[in-house]
Amino acid sequence: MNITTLTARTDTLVVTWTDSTSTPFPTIWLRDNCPSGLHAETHERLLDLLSIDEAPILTSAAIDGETAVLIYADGHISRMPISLLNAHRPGQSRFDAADISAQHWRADHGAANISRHAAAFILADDFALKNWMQDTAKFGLTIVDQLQDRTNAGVEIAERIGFLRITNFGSTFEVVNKPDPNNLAYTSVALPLHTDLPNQEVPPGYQFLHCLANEAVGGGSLFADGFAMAEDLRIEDQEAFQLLCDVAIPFRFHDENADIGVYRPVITLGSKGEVIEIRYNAHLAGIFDMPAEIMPAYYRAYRAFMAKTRDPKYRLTLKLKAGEMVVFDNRRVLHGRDAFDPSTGFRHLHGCYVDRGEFFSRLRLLMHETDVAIA
Ligand SMILES: C[N+](C)(C)CCCC[C@H](N)C(=O)O
Ligand SMILES: O=C(O)CCC(=O)C(=O)O
Repeated sequence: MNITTLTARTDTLVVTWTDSTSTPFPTIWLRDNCPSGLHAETHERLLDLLSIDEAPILTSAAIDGETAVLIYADGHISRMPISLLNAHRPGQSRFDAADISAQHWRADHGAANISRHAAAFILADDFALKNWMQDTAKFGLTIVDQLQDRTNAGVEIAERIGFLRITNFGSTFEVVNKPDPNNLAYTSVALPLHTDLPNQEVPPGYQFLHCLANEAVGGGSLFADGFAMAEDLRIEDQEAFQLLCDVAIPFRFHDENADIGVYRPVITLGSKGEVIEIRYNAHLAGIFDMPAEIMPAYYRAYRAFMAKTRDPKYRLTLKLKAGEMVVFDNRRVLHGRDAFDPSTGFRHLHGCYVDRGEFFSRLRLLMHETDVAIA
């Protein structure tokens, strides 16, 4: 959008746009973001904010082509691109190409409707990669299929996105029934719906579980959208929802090599009050130690969330086949599996994680790339 007039007030520039709306820009912000304060190559800010006045005095403002020329009482002259002013109007949330809002789902979505993407296309083509990543960001759960029958085939897909997240379980891990397990995942018992590693300061973002074999009786997978469960709880039981947001509980994992724990709430909200993270793992929740006065109410709230994880209304079930990989936002979608009988056949999943930051960085770059390609 273009500018019709600029009005210089002492400590504010008022911009009137061609749609006749107007936006005030405080002069401290204009000076803080003056392009002359940035390093030419890295675009990092070199300006020392404390070196300027807290309310720089603007003496004149004029439009020169695509820039606003601003002159200050201390002699500074700024050339502010109009596009910069337009893109960063105060009070208006920043346009983010990769800001995909979560589309919540429940059992009625149907496991057959989980979006599927073929591995070969994701590997070969950036458009296919972008489409798959957009679906994964929106639903928090997709399936990549037709993977090659190689242990690393799933990891290669994850690496199309970015760096793997290394944890105490390694950069990749084998979900198989093993002797001396340090984790229930490495047994054949049922795993009720959970998120992985809530005991980490930042739990891993996207999880990739590539199925190499699933021959045993049992071993079906379950998934539920934690955001949908939390949003329903917010409506049905506001007090429980609030306690799950407010009270940090202990999560801890320890074995011979690690002892990793944090206090965090089950539900974390974003700056607009929306649910942005679920931490829920009944096996890793530590010993609750909130004050006794709130403990009964907290247990009631925790059990209300737990009951949702058991409610078929939220659950999608499927049995992974060799060559399929589930990809899900581990900070949103809970996953679990049915028990299996290892004497009836081999079951092997190969897994890894990629954090949300890496994921959205890649998605933004892909969106710029394809914007340019279309234009
Ligand atoms: C998938 N992998 C086996 C690596 C980790 C499994 C983590 C699940 C476990 N209950 C926890 O949160 O520690
Ligand atoms: O075995 C599975 O299907 C899932 C394993 C799991 O839940 C985990 O590794 O956290």
